[in-house]
Amino acid sequence: MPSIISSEKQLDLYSIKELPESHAWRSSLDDDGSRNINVESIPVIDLNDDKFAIDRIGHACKTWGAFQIINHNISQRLLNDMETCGTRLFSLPMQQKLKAARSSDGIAGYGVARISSFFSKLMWSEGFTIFGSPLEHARQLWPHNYNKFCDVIEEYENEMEKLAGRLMGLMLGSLGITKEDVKWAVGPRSGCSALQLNSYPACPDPDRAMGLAAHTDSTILTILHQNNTSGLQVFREGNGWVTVPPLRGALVINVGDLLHILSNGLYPSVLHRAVVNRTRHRLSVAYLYGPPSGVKISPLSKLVDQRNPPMYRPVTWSEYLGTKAKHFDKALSSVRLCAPRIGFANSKDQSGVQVG
Ligand SMILES: C=C1C[C@]23C[C@H]1CC[C@H]2[C@@]12CCC[C@@](C)(C(=O)O1)[C@H]2[C@@H]3C(=O)O
Ligand SMILES: O=C(O)CCC(=O)C(=O)O
Ligand SMILES: [Fe+2]
Repeated sequence: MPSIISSEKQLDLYSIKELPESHAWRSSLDDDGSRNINVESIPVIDLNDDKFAIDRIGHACKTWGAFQIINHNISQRLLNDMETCGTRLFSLPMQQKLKAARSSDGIAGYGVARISSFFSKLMWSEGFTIFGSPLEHARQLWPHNYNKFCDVIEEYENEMEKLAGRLMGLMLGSLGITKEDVKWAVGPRSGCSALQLNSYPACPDPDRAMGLAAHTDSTILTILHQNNTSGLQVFREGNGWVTVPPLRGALVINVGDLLHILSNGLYPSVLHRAVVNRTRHRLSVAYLYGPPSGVKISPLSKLVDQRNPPMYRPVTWSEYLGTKAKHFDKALSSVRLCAPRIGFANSKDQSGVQVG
């Protein structure tokens, strides 16, 4: 059942000619540093580069919490097919999309970003979340023609799962952790990821609007595909908001809160957001990779000792998603056990930039 809240909140942004007050986040004179084009951007890492990829990934996780990858073996054909699926979905008439609306207590379906309830202004975007089989929602969207969508989603999820496993191996490997240290990472997995399609219509007043508000992902890692329109920005201490330029065929990798916990804060999750654009429609697809359900995530034993006690208590993915839905930017600190040691490299915790 479409929830009343999401259908009321979901304006048809494609037809609006002037930014409504409900969507005005800031004054166009605000300067948050994100127009600073001289700043370096997140690293681009070639996965074929056997010799250096692992160290570069470790360094990127420590210093940025994000990087782009090339030579990842996901075909351009599949990335294009996924993009086409997203475009087809968001081009449907609003009343059709609302047939697949996310219920107020659910995860999957069409609607405004889940974190919208924490903000007084609305975001200039719409989203569709796939968690488990997309079949039922696809049938509601295209009663006679849902197969193509489901086939592409299935293929995309399968390919992304393989890539995410490989990336997790590299990220943990750069910390000296092997797959044998993380038992649940080996062997078959089921239903441990979500797919988020985001659409950002062209916006009449982009400087005052917000596509997707600043957040960290409640994942181990996220693999993001953006179409050729920029909008994604990551926050970096000392630099402020840094734009991640779209590179054809490249994928953006974000460190999520669960890797932050697993690494005992060595790889902090990255604060990021999406801004919008006056002339171009932007589409992004996020593969949100988590641990198998039931598995408790806690700082890896190899990374803790007397001088480095575990900083977070064990949580399952579903517990953490619930915590995030309730506490949003305080979710990470709400599972925290102790204050960081003086001099410990996790400045976000004290900076007032929010996040755990
Ligand atoms: C598996 C996930 C991760 C979710 C919740 C659930 C499905 C939708 C994901 C997102 C996607 C958009 C940003 C975010 C912050 C949101 O509002 O919905 C994400 C959230 C999270 O990372 O917490
Ligand atoms: O659209 C983007 O670039 C960001 C999307 C995102 O952060 C998310 O889906 O979690
Ligand atoms: Fe995100």
